[in-house]
Amino acid sequence: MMKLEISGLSFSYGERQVLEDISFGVAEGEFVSLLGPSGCGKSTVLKLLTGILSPDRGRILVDGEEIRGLSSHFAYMPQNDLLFPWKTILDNVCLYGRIHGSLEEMRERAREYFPVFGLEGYEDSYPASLSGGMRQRAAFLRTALCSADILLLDEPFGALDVITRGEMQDWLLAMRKELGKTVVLVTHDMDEAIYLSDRILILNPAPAGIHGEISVCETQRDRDWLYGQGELRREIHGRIMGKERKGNDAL
Ligand SMILES: Nc1ncnc2c1ncn2[C@@H]1O[C@H](COP(=O)(O)OP(=O)(O)OP(=O)(O)O)[C@@H](O)[C@H]1O
Repeated sequence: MMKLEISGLSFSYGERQVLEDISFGVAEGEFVSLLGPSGCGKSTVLKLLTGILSPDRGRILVDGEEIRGLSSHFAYMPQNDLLFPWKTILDNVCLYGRIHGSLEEMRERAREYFPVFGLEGYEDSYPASLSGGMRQRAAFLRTALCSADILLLDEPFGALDVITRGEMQDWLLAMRKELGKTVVLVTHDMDEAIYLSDRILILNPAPAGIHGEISVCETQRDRDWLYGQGELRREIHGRIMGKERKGNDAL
């Protein structure tokens, strides 16, 4: 059974249909990216999963059970870190502790993760004194610590400069096992999708449907491996441009 199953999802903003009959599954612990051109409806898919929006048609199942509205299965991380400037980093990270469990337990657990997330010594600092990458890592720690089993990452590094973004991608790749969560990442960065994902789902322009699917099976990834993925890049680009080949090709 798939951890997450989406079937026949359609959605319109008023008269404007954005998603048409979207269906895909994500296995337990799998990292899946939704890749597509700007405005095709990637973020809308995540908003439907979080329950911020309700689908016109279709079903969302987690562990075989249908989800309607807000669900504790999902933790959502948007592009901007959304840290409260008046709260310390530790208090920001523990924000969901108030929602999902005891705050004291959460603070203790969070402190243990500060070194892993490169935030040691910044527990009592305020967001303004951290770099952009550190703030994103704090937001990521907050998302990862909540009890949700599926992380929904909406362009989490999109607001960062290219060097910090690369560092954060390296860091997320290294953290994947440690997190042990199922992840759905929204991105329009092809290299980010190739570098981080087990599977890439390609969305076509609105009304978006799944236009193609590519598995990335390499387990030993680094930047040199990524730089050598020209053929895969061409394949994805071809599919985005509509020159798709039939089937699901594994790398
Ligand atoms: N609240 C809204 N009301 C009306 N239209 C909206 C609303 N939110 C998004 N849209 C439109 O729906 C389409 C899909 O938006 P969405 O944000 O899901 O796309 P996206 O693929 O995530 O884009 P990007 O990569 O630029 O973030 C866009 O054309 C957008 O303008």
